[in-house]
Amino acid sequence: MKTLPEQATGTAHGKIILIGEHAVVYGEPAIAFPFKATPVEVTIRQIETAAAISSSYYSGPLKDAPVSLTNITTLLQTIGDDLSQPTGHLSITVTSRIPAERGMGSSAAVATAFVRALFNYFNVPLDPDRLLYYVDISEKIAHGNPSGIDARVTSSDSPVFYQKGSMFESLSINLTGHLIAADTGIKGQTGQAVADVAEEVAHHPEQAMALIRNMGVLTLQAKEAIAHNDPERLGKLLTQAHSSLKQLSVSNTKLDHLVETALRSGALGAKLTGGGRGGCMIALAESEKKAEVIAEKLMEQGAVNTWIHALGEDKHE
Ligand SMILES: C[C@@](O)(CCO)CC(=O)[O-]
Repeated sequence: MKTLPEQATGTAHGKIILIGEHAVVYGEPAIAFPFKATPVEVTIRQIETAAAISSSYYSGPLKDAPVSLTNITTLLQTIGDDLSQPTGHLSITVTSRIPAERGMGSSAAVATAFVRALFNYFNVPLDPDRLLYYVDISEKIAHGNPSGIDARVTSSDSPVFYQKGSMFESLSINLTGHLIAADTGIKGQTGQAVADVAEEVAHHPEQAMALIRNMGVLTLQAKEAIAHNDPERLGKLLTQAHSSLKQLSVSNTKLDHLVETALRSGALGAKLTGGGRGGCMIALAESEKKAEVIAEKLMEQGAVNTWIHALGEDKHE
């Protein structure tokens, strides 16, 4: 019998969808990149008492954990069964800098770090497909009908061009310009927003699918703009994507206000990012200095937090 280590950890990070959210659920491409400014770490240890979890949501015995942690309890059970390992006396500690329910991939990142930690703990090799298989189980519980993009990006070191079920390409984003991400402070409702888009598609298939296909075209054009280092063009495409997302009903007043604020403050483009209905928006600025000015305006106009990210740092390693 293998002796188990005292403790083991797993890590992951947040993600930002540059363009293509929601449309990606319908098979259109999307571009997203790992957001390393928001890391997450999960530590597993053996304890005497029954399995327990410590996280910003809830700390206590796992059996009393709230519904929002069902993805983690299900994963623990499933992986324990699959690996024929006992999980009844494990303590799980989640430390995350990703704001929860803000469209930054918190649920996928926690699941990724958790699966990695468990496999490390049981000293079983974990290949990327197996990791994605487990994170997908978790994401189905958290969001209902995930495209898989969050799972892919929160476990990837490179930006990705992603198309559900068919392709995944590591991208180099070597673009002049800085991206500002701003948190509305309102919990996003990814699961609900995805379900509402499905309703739109069911009731108004022509209009909804036209918007979705158009977002796919915008994503392909964005990929070209990135390849040609054309931030002005990329900015315009981002703003157009926001308009489509708004027509699909996944924006809200605060997101629209912050998008308008960014554009009025000189951003090259702006849009919501992730599931919408709250959560975060992004804006593209031509320089770091400009990004700082825009970030300040966004804070003045109600954002609760901002991050600035140099797009030239997103290389495919
Ligand atoms: C809204 C969505 O496109 C992105 C959520 O981060 C849902 C998904 O792709 O699973």
